[in-house]
Amino acid sequence: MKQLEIAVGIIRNQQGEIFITQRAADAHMANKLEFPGGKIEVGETPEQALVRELQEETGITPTTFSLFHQLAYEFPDRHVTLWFFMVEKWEGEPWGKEGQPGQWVAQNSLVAADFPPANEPVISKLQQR
Ligand SMILES: Nc1nc2c([nH]c(=O)n2[C@H]2C[C@H](O)[C@@H](COP(=O)(O)OP(=O)(O)OP(=O)(O)O)O2)c(=O)[nH]1
Ligand SMILES: [Mg+2]
Repeated sequence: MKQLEIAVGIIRNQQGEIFITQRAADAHMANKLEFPGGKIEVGETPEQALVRELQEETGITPTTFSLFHQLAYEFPDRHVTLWFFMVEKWEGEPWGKEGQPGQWVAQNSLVAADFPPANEPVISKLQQR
């Protein structure tokens, strides 16, 4: 079974909105909404991967962030460990740098079914605060 370690950013502004992107039509979990991020490479810490992935996918450099939740999830074809970081300060302004649609969504309006099933505990946790 494929084993993946993934770092993603919950990019939250001072109005309590979160920057969400949409996965590509040909990707795993096609068309689902996601927190931007991706695979932790060999030799990288989760924090280093977070910074690199957000630079690549959204054009921002996170400067203040901390681990919000970590979980493991077994998809039918892969075992994924996800590190969700809450990102509260950054340089630049996030956009869908790889052509993916991006939008700011109020934290309490996030809908779990729009995301991959692995995200469910995190969406619940976000709705509680
Ligand atoms: N980015 C992201 N991936 C998620 C989330 N929830 C979730 O289950 N995943 C899964 C989907 C994928 O199997 C994996 C992320 O891989 P990815 O496709 O973003 O990896 P990557 O950016 O390094 O992309 P690539 O270089 O392989 O094209 O984690 C999420 O909220 N954000
Ligand atoms: Mg990615």
